[in-house]
Amino acid sequence: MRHLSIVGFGLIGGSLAAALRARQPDLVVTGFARSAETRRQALELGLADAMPDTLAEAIEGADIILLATPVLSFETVLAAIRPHLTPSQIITDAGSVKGSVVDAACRVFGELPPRFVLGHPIAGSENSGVTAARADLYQGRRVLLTPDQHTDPDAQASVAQMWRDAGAQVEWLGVEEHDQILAATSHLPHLLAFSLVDTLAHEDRHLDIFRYAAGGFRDFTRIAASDPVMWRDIFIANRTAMLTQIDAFADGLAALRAEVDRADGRAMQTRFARAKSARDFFTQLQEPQTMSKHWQVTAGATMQGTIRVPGDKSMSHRSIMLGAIAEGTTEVSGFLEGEDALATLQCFRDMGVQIDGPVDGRVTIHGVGMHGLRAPKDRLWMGNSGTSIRLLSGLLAGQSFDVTLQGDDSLAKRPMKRVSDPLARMGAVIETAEGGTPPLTLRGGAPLKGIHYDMPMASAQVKSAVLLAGLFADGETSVTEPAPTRDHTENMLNGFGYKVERDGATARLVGGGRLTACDIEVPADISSAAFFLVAASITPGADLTLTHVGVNPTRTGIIDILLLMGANIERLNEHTVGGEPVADLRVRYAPLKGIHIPEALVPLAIDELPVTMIAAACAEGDTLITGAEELRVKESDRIQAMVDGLNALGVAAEARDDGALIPGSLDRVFADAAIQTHMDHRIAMSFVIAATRASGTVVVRDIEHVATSFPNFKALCMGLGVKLSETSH
Ligand SMILES: O=C(O)C1=C[C@@H](OP(=O)(O)O)[C@@H](O)[C@H](O)C1
Ligand SMILES: C=C(OP(=O)(O)O)C(=O)O
Repeated sequence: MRHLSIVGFGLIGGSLAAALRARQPDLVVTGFARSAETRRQALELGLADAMPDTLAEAIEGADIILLATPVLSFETVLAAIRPHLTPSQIITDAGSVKGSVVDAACRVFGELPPRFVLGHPIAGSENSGVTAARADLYQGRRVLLTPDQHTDPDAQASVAQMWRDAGAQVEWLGVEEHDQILAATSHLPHLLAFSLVDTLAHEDRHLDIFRYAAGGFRDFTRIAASDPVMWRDIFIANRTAMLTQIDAFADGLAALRAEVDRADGRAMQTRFARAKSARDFFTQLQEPQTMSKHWQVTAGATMQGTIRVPGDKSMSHRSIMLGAIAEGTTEVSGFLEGEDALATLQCFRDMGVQIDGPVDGRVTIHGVGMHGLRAPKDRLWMGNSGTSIRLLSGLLAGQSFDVTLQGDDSLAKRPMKRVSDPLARMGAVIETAEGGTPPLTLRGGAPLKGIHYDMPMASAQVKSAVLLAGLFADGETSVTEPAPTRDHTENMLNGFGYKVERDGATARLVGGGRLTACDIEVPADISSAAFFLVAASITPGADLTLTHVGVNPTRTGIIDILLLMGANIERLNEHTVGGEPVADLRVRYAPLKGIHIPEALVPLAIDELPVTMIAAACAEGDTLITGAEELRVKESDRIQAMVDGLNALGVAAEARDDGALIPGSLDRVFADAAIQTHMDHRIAMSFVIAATRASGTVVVRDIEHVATSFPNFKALCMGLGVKLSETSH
């Protein structure tokens, strides 16, 4: 694009001009504004080259024309520019409602012109007018395009490129879907803010009310300072969807009013806890992935003291899944409040299960029984979590309803045929994306039959998916694993009174039984503890105790590997909690030596191998990892990601198809570098630990995924003397 014309030069149009001109100084921008003052300001601020008096002149010669006036004026604007348009010109808009724009265009042109690409930047602000324009308004924000099947693909591509050049992330949506979603997420909140402020402004004591109004009021009503004309137009243009949302809100408010009236604290707390956890969970979806955070970690750490890492991720997922289909109320403590486990929790809420919490790791699940799940209203969101999508594909394969399981960009690359193949053999109807990746759509009502499955890879997720489907299948389902993998599904099913038998490498159950609610205490996650087992082992002077760690023998590969390397780890206070062994682990610095990691330990330490590679780089001699090809299909290709990161830190590590060769040195000082983490929490945390042995500062990029499994990793690191700070560059 060489020439952009902006009709309506306010915050939205002005910010686009500012962003594009910063990147492309020779871009010609012309504009139109009704007020002479705005025309003058746009020129003075250097946002436009010309602000002619007529629309015809303002659009002349433009490649793209952006309509950025209030939505109800579009029809008048389109009618005015129509006689002057040339066939190659592209029109787009920035309206918050799309259906009404289609209608306006049809009235003016008889149809939606193929070169009219409907768009909506989700980047407003309560500030308005050209003087509020900012070159970074669209940085990392979403722009939604809502073309139809007749929209010209070239025109779409040009508009998408324009927004990307302004720093935005472009996504596509249907017109109706857009209007319904925006009614709920943007239009209703604005309406409520206007209404609340207006109501309070009429109260007798409104001066006092506003004088003493504190943070909550200010946060809630910030958007009531938005442009009244623009919002008047939006509420009218999106009237139908708005009314649906207002009614739904009014019902919720009436229910809450009744709870206040009855002083029903329990009901309110349940409602608020549900709202809080939904907000915590969904906030991470709101920020496009371009809003990355990075950590700068400077060498040195003490690694002394006593800490407890958060609850076990594998058990947290399973506690929700089994609690939901059990009869009765399951109380969970020690639940991991990380994004992955919260994704599982939200899925079951979406399927109608009442779940209270989590509050300080306590969750109460009101089980609905084997056949009580309800069809979710939308796709289920799995976030970054392979465990959620694979286990749920098994659990949901035998339901009566259709359901689609979808996750983030990292999950979208992970192989799902490993579960869809055996489930299809059981009779499930499952569609995957091309290449056997998510989203997965499960068709309801398919009768399942038990099978015997010889697993081709050592995967607890595949084993669990087949066993969970087996609960709903006719007859016996059995799975034989090529090597032992974590057995929490089997243990927990037994805890819920559902018999799973173990016979060597084979686990079996018979479908059609029932689960009875029970209490579950989730121990601390050994996979999270692993970062500190390694950190203390490579930090001279370290003496660290990790309390209440789950030491189920199918998970303790990391302890065995580190002991073989010469680590000083003691198990203290060993006991059993709810059928799972736990212990305190005391770890002190010890000079490590390189080893060939026994392949039998690989599946028992699969998530801990990335940080093991950091230990290896600090050990005397070479460490060889083989038989670990599964690492290539985790949240990232963990073999490549670790080898690349180690190379950047100055370690001549080599990737192998099924592992890596890592040269070690007891005096290792890592070089300063910036590390790519590929949206993978374990890669990120491994390199934070490595950075404590760097010569200066290591930048660990895109750190936010740490929250999937270890939300307080940063706080615990800082408590152990790790020097880190956040940066967005
Ligand atoms: O069942 C589970 O809870 C898990 C199994 C493992 O995956 P695979 O089954 O793919 O090895 C592991 O990597 C994952 O973090 C959790
Ligand atoms: C592989 C992992 O998790 P998931 O498969 O659940 O995404 C992990 O936590 O390291």
